Amino acid sequence: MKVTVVGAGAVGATCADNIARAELAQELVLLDIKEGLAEGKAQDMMQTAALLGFDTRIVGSTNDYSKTAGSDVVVITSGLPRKPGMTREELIGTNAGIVRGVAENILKHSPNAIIIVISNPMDTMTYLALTATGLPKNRIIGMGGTLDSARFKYQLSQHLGCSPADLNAVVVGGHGDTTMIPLIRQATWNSAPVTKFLSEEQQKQIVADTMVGGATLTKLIGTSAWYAPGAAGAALVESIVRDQKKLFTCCVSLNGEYGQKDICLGVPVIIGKSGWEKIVDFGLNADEQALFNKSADAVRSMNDVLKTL
Ligand SMILES: NC(=O)c1ccc[n+]([C@@H]2O[C@H](COP(=O)([O-])OP(=O)(O)OC[C@H]3O[C@@H](n4cnc5c(N)ncnc54)[C@H](O)[C@@H]3O)[C@@H](O)[C@H]2O)c1
Ligand SMILES: O=C(O)C[C@H](O)C(=O)O
Repeated sequence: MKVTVVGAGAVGATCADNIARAELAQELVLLDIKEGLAEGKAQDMMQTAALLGFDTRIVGSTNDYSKTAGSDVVVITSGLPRKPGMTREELIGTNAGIVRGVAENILKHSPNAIIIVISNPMDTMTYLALTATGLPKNRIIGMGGTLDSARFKYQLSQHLGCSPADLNAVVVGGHGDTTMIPLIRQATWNSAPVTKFLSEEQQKQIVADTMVGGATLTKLIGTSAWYAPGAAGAALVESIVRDQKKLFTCCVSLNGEYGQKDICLGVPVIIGKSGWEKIVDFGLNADEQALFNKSADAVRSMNDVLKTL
């Protein structure tokens, strides 16, 4: 397997590190536009191979897409991160141009690749990658809900005093401070509904803290997060290259599913060797569906901004 990660910044390098350590690829290409950055980080990571004992060969490239040729999976992390006080949506002006150019270059050199989009605003960047490449919809996957669901489990685990690994909990909808929908009614601790163990007030707090999870970290760190985002990107790569058929919330093109079409939005999907293989219907109730529709309206208005750029 050959995997490329575009963007050797905080998220891209962390994602690549996770991919290498888990030996998800024989060859891993790290590409960045900044002279020397990807080569340097690739060498640094390769020098951990003797210590950690992995076999993945990591190659760095300053914007030379010929090195990425024939990739099976490409992860796009290139673009500006937000600063404290900003929304992800404010990044659209710069990041749309970056993601469009990267997607076109990837298509030229790896026409059969499955593309995972991480750059923000992720739902709109995923829609852009889909429309700019014209690739089959199952090969374009936006990573946001996978991370948001991990953060939801973290928040739940703090209140329940339990292991996040014992929780099943998903966040659907957009990857925005106000557009994501943590489905607390459907979350379970092993098979018991978490709502049995939490007061109404705790439930509201968990949902609110999950929704601003990225903003909270951005305020603390001064730029946005990378450990969990990088690990979430690598988890999707693993499910593809090992054909694990794991269920993750990902941003995918909807054609009537969850009551929406002509939009990419976060829903539970099976991830395997063909990309996202199936959308799973979690049966939203009327309140959850209303939130999902509101989220779709907000993402659609960001997608409309693309036409003005
Ligand atoms: N979807 C998510 O869940 C999620 C999570 C975390 C971060 N993000 C987003 O991921 C992006 C990257 O975040 P980061 O913290 O790694 O930022 P960063 O600044 O550390 O890294 C971004 C890298 O992209 C590179 N780059 C810029 N233009 C490029 C181009 N045309 N081609 C190749 N490389 C290019 C830069 O040189 C830089 O090294 C941001 O947009 C951020 O908002 C999304
Ligand atoms: O918060 C951000 O801007 C980065 C990312 O989308 C995240 O959720 O960590």
